[in-house]
Amino acid sequence: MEDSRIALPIGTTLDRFIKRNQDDFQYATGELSQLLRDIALAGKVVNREMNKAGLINIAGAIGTMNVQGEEQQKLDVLANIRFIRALTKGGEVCAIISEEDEKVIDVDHSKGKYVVAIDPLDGSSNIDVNVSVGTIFSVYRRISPIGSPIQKEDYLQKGTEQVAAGYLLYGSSTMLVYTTGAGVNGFTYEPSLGEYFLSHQNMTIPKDGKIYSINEGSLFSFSEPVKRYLEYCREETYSGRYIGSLVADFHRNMLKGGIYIYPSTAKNPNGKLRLLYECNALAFIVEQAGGKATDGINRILDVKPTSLHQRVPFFVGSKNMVEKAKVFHEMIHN
Ligand SMILES: O=P(O)(O)OC[C@H]1O[C@](O)(COP(=O)(O)O)[C@@H](O)[C@@H]1O
Ligand SMILES: [Mg+2]
Ligand SMILES: [Mg+2]
Repeated sequence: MEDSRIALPIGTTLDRFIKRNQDDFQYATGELSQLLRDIALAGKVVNREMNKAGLINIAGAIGTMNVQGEEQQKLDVLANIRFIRALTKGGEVCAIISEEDEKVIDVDHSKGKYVVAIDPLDGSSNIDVNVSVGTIFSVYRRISPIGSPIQKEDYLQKGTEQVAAGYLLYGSSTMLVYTTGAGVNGFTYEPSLGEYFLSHQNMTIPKDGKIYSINEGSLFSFSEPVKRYLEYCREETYSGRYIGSLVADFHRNMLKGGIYIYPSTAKNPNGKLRLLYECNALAFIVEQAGGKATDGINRILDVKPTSLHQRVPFFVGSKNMVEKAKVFHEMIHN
């Protein structure tokens, strides 16, 4: 097996990288490689639509609500269509869980070996104001026999069972960052060539950081440990940085060191973020990069999902910072 940690030459495309590293996949048969290519391709299409959003009237709300009672943006719907089309036509997937669909999408008669959970467009309230948004995905192996109907055990798997996870960030550049459990690598999209190039090899998150990212608007309803931890961050004169797009906040903290928190609030007693298609993927990536992800105390990847759109409090980022936040939870009883 070729060691993916050897510095690869400038100009390594995603496709070439996937080929070179196929042996890193625990179940290396080529299908997972193809699935990653399918996602990358849909990402290019969404990126193109995103860049034109202000011009061709696809920014803005569509007038419908998704399953979570959130107003859908036109691009939420468009991105969902693009990714689902790519995944169903690609043939590697038997079921899809999407933020935008109430029920699991059972890809009829699929021989696909994988289940994908996806947030097609994350941070969609930022589209109208031209601020970075993203896509988040998790990949699991199918448990039920091929040809049989999809079972709960296929799509309600713990985060520890992910075989791949990643995100696309549509920012000042578009990037694809993913892991298959052998480190984290980031690729920057070059639109005129239509290629992703390896730009961030073997990404690691600094063990410590000086950035904390949280929407403090609901401060009064935060638990005592969270309030005390935030006081601590201010005493340490950390910088508060909050974009309101989870992917963008997460990516900045990955590169610079920091913690992102979405805790329980009065409005969202279990936090706002969704375990299956937001938290698990980022938890897998951050751990692969040397960081941590918890619900304040427990490891996110160990949470056993009980429903598709389940929410969970989320503390993710630099190892020492997430551990420090946990100390406040253990010290103080709610
Ligand atoms: O406005 P709030 O409550 O701070 O929520 C922001 C969070 O909600 C989200 O927008 C949820 O994602 P969606 O856009 O996919 O619904 C996260 O990206 C973000 O971190
Ligand atoms: Mg989201
Ligand atoms: Mg979304």
